[in-house]
Amino acid sequence: MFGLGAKNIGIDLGTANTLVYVEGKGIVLSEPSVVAKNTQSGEIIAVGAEARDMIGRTPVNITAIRPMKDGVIADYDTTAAMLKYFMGKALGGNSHPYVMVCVPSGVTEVEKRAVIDAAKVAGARDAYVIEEPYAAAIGAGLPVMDPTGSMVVDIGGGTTDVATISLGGIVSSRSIRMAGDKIDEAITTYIRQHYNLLIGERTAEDIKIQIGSASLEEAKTLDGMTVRGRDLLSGLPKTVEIKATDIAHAMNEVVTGIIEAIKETLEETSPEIAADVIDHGIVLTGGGAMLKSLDKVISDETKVPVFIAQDPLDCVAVGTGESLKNIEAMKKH
Ligand SMILES: Nc1ncnc2c1ncn2[C@@H]1O[C@H](COP(=O)(O)OP(=O)(O)OP(=O)(O)O)[C@@H](O)[C@H]1O
Repeated sequence: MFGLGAKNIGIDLGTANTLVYVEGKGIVLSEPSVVAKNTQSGEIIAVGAEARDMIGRTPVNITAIRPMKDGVIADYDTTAAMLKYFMGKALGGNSHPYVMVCVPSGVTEVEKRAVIDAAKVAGARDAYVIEEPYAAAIGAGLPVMDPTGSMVVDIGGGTTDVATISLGGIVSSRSIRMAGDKIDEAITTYIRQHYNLLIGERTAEDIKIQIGSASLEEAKTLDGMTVRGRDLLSGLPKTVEIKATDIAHAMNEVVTGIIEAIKETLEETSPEIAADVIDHGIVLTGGGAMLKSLDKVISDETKVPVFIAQDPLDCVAVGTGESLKNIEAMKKH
């Protein structure tokens, strides 16, 4: 049934990062979801970390693309090429594995189909999808099969997926297109409007990671940061000192949006599951889980304890990989 030596693999095909989990080995690859192409010939010049370093720095004949947007495929051919490259790098050679790929909860059938087809074009013998928050919950070690409710919030680059899970299934969920990328955009807009400074997306992300806090109170205690960009008025390079409180203000709308999605999901749950969530807390996964004070702010707003998963960036990939155990059952459907 399987090719000689072919292994099943799980892929966390993320807006910001793609991770590949090989059965029996664990995570073997983690790279930014970026592809650099020649604009005239369409030839691929670099994929992953090397392509990411080119964002905002490419000459006219090269473009660095992020083919995933808001958790779904925005550029089909480039996504398939990127997957092919990552699968080849992870498996080394010409194998045709069965592939499990995660998708945000609430994507359309067309969006799901596009992911399956792209994996097949990239060389998968067949491909299956798993919902991201379910994979995140498995990867975070939550008791997903037990008759007890768990709540997971996966904050990635493109989407925040909120779900309550019990007895091996999602009970209620929300997926909003508000996560790390929207925070970066909000920071870029704020600095343009308040400092007349144009900054690149890598700089905005650096600012978020270094001095971004979900809590204005905490931001008051943090140092500012020296930021370089281009002056909007003179067009010349400029350096400014940005305060952490400014960044907290800039991010506030996105943070509020994430909290609203969590509250709405909690409001939809049965009293039993709500009680379980109060007992066990909410678990945060995804890169956004590492945003300073986000756990505390969510806990203050929901009155529920909040925990950050161990290795939050890896949870979805680990859960997707673990779910490969069910691939035989999925093949029958
Ligand atoms: N220390 C940090 N503080 C705040 N945000 C962070 C930190 N580290 C990474 N991030 C953000 O996490 C996001 C990437 O997370 P992750 O890799 O989980 O997303 P993804 O799986 O690619 O996206 P999606 O699930 O939406 O498709 C980026 O927006 C990145 O800027």
